[in-house]
Amino acid sequence: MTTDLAELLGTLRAFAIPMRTKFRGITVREGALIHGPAGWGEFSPFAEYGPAESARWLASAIESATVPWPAPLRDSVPVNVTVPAVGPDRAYEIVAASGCRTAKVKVAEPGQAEVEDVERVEAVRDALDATGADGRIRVDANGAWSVEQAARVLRELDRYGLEYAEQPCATLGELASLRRLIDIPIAADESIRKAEDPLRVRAAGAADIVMVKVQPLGGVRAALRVAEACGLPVVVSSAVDTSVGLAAGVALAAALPGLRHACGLATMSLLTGDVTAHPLHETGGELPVRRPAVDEDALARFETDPESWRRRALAAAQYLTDVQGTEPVP
Ligand SMILES: O=C(O)CCC(=O)c1ccccc1C(=O)O
Ligand SMILES: [Mg+2]
Repeated sequence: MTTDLAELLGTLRAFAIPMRTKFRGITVREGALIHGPAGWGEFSPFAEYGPAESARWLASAIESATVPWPAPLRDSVPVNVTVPAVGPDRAYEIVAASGCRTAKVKVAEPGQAEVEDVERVEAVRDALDATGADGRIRVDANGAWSVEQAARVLRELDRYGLEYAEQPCATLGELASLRRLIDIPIAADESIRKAEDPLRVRAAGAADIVMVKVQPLGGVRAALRVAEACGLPVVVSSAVDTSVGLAAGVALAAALPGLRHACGLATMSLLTGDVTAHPLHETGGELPVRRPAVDEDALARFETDPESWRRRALAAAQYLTDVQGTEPVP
């Protein structure tokens, strides 16, 4: 690596962008941006992630800032609209306002009743059907269900037609048991955070599809290698990034030889703003393959003190040599 870490961290800018709806327990999305010869990179590990886990997120930001991404094979990528754990009226509005023909619906939210999931999914099906019969619904339980509960609730939700269920249960063993019980395809998300995880998922017979996220896997190239090695269809999704991080997800989706499913990259609409002047917003169910630069005026609305993020990045950097497939930083 030719750009040194101190130099990169000298460019670090921090942001805090309020979310439109609480998502994954978060109401403000915080993170940092670094700039290098190849452009901007996003480093936004969630608050509870320690240095070891954050190292892959940092590797991803460093890759974005220092090396060009692989050549794109397409100029746009299909995306799903993301429906947080909101009430049915709001869920209908979110889907109706989007141009997406695939909706990803959050279910099994802590503190909510099963009937709320059923009503939300029903409203999403109504919203999709209002504009055509080709709408697809995927649900994401973030590992919250037991095998029995997952089998029961998913059979009920499948009345509205499910494309797949994302991380219905927490462990590989549970996913594999559930997969033998139901016909609905299963996607692994939280089960995939390290390069070797997809191979474990496959070996355990735990999923039909794998979710691939650029920052948790350590960059576009690392995620591409994971997708290739795994041999299962992949869905590229975001970690609710700014357009800087989303662009890396788009670059991955654009470089994949086969892209059978809509990506979970239409998350700009979950945030109240962005750090670029031309955010990667979905239109007509697609995102363009492009890379917006940080805009000083846009960033100014959300900028926060970078010191704590610089410290987090430095602590994460200590673990970089352990990250598989990542160059040690000199
Ligand atoms: O896939 C999408 O549509 C949006 C991304 C998303 O849901 C997500 C974003 C950040 C953290 C976790 C998740 C998740 O899939 O559970
Ligand atoms: Mg998920």
